[in-house]
Parts: sequence; C-alpha cells; structure tokens
Amino acid sequence: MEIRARAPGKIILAGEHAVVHGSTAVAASIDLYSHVSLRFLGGDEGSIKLSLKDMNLEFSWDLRRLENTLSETDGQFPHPSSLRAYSLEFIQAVASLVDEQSIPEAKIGLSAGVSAFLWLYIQILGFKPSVVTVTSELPLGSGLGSSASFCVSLAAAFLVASGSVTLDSRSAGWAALGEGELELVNKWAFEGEKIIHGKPSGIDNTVSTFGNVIMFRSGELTRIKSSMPIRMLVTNTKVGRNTKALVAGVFERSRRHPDAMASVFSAVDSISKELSSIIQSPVHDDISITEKEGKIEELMEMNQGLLQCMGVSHSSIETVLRTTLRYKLASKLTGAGGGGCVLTLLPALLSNTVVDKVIAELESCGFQCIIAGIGGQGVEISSSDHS
Ligand SMILES: Nc1ncnc2c1ncn2[C@@H]1O[C@H](COP(=O)(O)OP(=O)(O)OP(=O)(O)O)[C@@H](O)[C@H]1O
Ligand SMILES: C[C@@](O)(CCO)CC(=O)[O-]
Ligand SMILES: [Mg+2]
Repeated sequence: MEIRARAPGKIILAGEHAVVHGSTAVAASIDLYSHVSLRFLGGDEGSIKLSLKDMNLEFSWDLRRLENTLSETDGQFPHPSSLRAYSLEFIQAVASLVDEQSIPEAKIGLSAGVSAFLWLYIQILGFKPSVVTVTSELPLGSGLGSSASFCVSLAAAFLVASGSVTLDSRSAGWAALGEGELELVNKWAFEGEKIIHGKPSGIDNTVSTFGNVIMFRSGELTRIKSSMPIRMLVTNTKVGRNTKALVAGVFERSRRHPDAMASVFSAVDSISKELSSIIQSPVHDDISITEKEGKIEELMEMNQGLLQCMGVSHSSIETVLRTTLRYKLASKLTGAGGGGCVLTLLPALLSNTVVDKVIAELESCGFQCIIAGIGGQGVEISSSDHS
C-alpha cells in the first residue's frame, strides 16, 4: 500500500516577521507542492529509508539502532493522536542520528529538514520499516514555505499511515481531510517547523494545511474570502538564506530597540488588517477593483519599508523593487526575506505585453519569475493498494 500526501507552499501578502511578535499577517496558499510517498516494507527489512529525489540523496537508519538510541531518551512511541512537544534531549539525539548520515557540506541546510522528518516519523509511526520519498516543486529556502509544506505533507502521510486520520475510501485521486484531522496535521507540522525554524509563528504550516487565503494572529486563523482576483508575480532572487537566522536577527534587533520595534510591529498589524478588509470588501460602483489595487499597492510598499526597518531586506530584493517600479508596479519581499522571493501585484488591467516585459527584465538580472495560482486547497491525501 502506498500513501501519498501533497501540501502547498505559500506567499505572505502582509505581516511576515511581525507575526512572530504577535501582529496580524495575511497569507495565501500557492499551487506549488511538496509531495510525500510512504510505503511500509516487509518485516525483515529493518530500516527506515528517506529518499530526497530532487537532490538525489538517500538516507537509511537501522531500526534496532534507532530504537536503542531513542527509547532511552523519551519513553514510548508511537503516539499519533496525543501530540507531545519535543524535548531538547530527544531532538539532540535525533540530530546526532542525522549527522551520522554524512550530508554533503554544500547541502548541510538539509540536516534540519531530515531531523524534522525523523522526529515526526518516530513520534507518529514508531519503529516500523518503510521507505519515504519526497519531491518538491518549491525552491528550498526562498520564502515560499518549503519547510512548512515539507512538514505538513510528512505529518499528513504519517498520520494516515498510523490510522489516526482516516480517508474516505470512496474518493479516487486527491482527497481533502476533515477539519479535526487538518487540525491534528497542523499541530504535528508546527512541531516539525520548530525543529527547522527555531521559533515559527505557525502561519506557514497553517496556510499549507488549510489552504485558501488566511488572516493569522497568535496561533489563530481566520479564513478570508477575497472579493477580487489577486494576481501576483513571484520573483525568486535565488539568493539563499535561512528563515531561522533571519527570525533570530529580528529578535536581536527588537531586544536592542524594544520601543521602536514595538511600533514597527504595530504598524504592520494595521497594514495586515487593512489589507484583509480591502480584499474581502464587496466590489461595487463606488469602489472599483482598480481603486482597491491602488490601496493594496500602497500597503505593500509600506510593509516593505517596515521590513527594511526590521533589517530583513537585501540588495537583490531592492533590485527587484527598482525594476518593477519602473513599470509603476509595487513589490514587497515575501517570507523571511534576506534574498528569496519578492511579490509584485499585477493589476487586473495590466496588459500581458507589460507583464512579459517586466519578466524579461527581471530574468535578465538572473532572477526567476513565476505566476502561481493563489488560494487553492490545502493538504491532500491519496492512497493506492498496489505494492
Ligand atoms: N523537500 C525538502 N526536503 C528536505 N528538507 C526540506 C525540504 N523542503 C524544506 N526543507 C528544509 O527546510 C529548509 C528551508 O526552510 P526555510 O524555512 O529556511 O525556508 P522556506 O521555508 O523555503 O522559506 P520561508 O520560511 O521564508 O517561507 C531546508 O534547508 C531544509 O532543511
Ligand atoms: C518570517 C516568518 O514570519 C514567515 C516565514 O515564511 C516566520 C514565521 O512566521 O514563522
Ligand atoms: Mg520556512
């Protein structure tokens, strides 16, 4: 039996970083996914295997060795429906089992993801032999929520395999999960994100789990129904960075300047709330889509200015901002910044000729442009009986 899960990446329309400090943020799923496939192996196969297909990397852990090392550290496994927050001791033991796999130095950033995999697996499925294959359509470490979609798709596949999340056997192809089941997936994925990010707000795993456009504050999500089409150009500067370090940098800045940073976070909170009310408010004669787009553009520029205040912009991001401004288009970074991806609003009346020109100019700088579908379904599952 093969269990497959896919979970979307995301864009943050407003509020990244400030959301970690309690402000409101607005995010939407995008139609680029992480995919996980899980197959249990026969009893004499004494290992858990992880294949990261896109990177051509394979890892394998001997089950007896895993059991000896980890059972000493943290009691009984598995416990899929009763989530336990991770203990530092247990995660250190997991990290040392990952270090033994000798990940190539150039890809050392993956070790956090592999630790999250092993932690989720043992907690949810215990010491069952299997092979897990992961592929991702998302660029890793670029602000599109690759870490969250990785954790959400793993948690969903493992919970279905454990039997604590059940599938409607009548549905063929991709199937959505019920609300309570999504909540369980989201809680597990959040623990995985903690291993990768250090101190995540939970917005990325929440939007990857539930999909749609959401407003998020202090762990609470509100689904938003947009009354207008939102078309965003996503430009990947291809400048690598990691969210954990950027989030830590903002914490340090706010320790140095608590009052000033509190005002910055409060301004971002207002921007996110205003943005969500603009995209939800009905379109009628006195507020046209063009007028709404003008307001959104201004809010994006203000949010970008505040992200600069937080110290998370980058010269590559500034190049994208300058380039798109020449076409009178507004942009802001999305995700953790420091490189990674930038969003540019493409107004409904903007001609395709102009879109093509902007893309050509951005790509001539070495950036990569994507126009992703926004606000689709969250995590989905599919299972098949062939072995
Ligand atoms: N498909 C994958 N396989 C293994 N590890 C992954 C995968 N996707 C993400 N990761 C882990 O997540 C890390 C990237 O996460 P990070 O949070 O820094 O960036 P992001 O999630 O792409 O961007 P953001 O958090 O700004 O949205 C990788 O270095 C790796 O450890
Ligand atoms: C930078 C951040 O706000 C968003 C990363 O996509 C971190 C988080 O909320 O966990
Ligand atoms: Mg991330």
